[in-house]
Amino acid sequence: MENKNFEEMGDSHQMTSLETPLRSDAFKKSDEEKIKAIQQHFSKIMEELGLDLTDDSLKGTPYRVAKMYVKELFMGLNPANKPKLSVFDNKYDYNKMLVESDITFNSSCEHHFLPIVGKAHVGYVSSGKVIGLSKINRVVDYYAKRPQVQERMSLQIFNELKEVLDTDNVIVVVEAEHLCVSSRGINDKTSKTTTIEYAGVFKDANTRNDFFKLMNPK
Ligand SMILES: Nc1nc2c(ncn2[C@@H]2O[C@H](COP(=O)(O)OP(=O)(O)OP(=O)(O)O)[C@@H](O)[C@H]2O)c(=O)[nH]1
Ligand SMILES: [Zn+2]
Repeated sequence: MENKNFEEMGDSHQMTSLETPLRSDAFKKSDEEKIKAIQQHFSKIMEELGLDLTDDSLKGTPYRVAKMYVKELFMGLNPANKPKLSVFDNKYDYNKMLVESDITFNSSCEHHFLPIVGKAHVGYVSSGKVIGLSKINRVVDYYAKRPQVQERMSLQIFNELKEVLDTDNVIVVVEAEHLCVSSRGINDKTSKTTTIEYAGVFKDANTRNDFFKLMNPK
């Protein structure tokens, strides 16, 4: 993928701390070439672990893992997979808050390559544009499908929505369980991680509280 396309798709190629660190040759190989190479590397990992790759059940695993990485878990690394985000004019002049809550996502921790599972909650107040609801979920899914840290994922979603909606009036809350915390290491099954970013009208504490009530109406 050339830088031009990368830029057009809104995920600027300039290296800032907000971007997923990518090599400059990240898109030189096709998906199929990547799957083939990862398959070979993963076979080696399995062999080093002492596994017998002639076993019926294991022999397809290197290919399965490689395909899963490229086409599923890490598909959001490739800007070609960025969802088309339809926005419309706010003809009906709905000028209060819209809240899309409990957006489930599956991501992967970039430190351990273990799952991060959680929910994102998004609110915005239109400055003239509205977005198709499912596109909010698709933005979350796209940025989740990368090796991630939760802070960066939250900010990437926030920035994308601000840009596409052409407004500062956006708030993003992400709540997640990190399997690297719950299923290994410290093995804490109950802690969760919450991140929040907001701008525009959500700088006002009352507006934020309205969002929290709508996000969690119990
Ligand atoms: N800030 C942040 N940290 C994360 C996230 N996901 C995982 N981590 C942490 O990244 C850290 C990596 O620490 P290291 O000491 O290098 O790794 P480790 O030896 O496996 O650490 P333990 O998990 O404590 O066993 C751990 O504390 C993880 O909990 C995330 O989304 N955000
Ligand atoms: Zn981790």
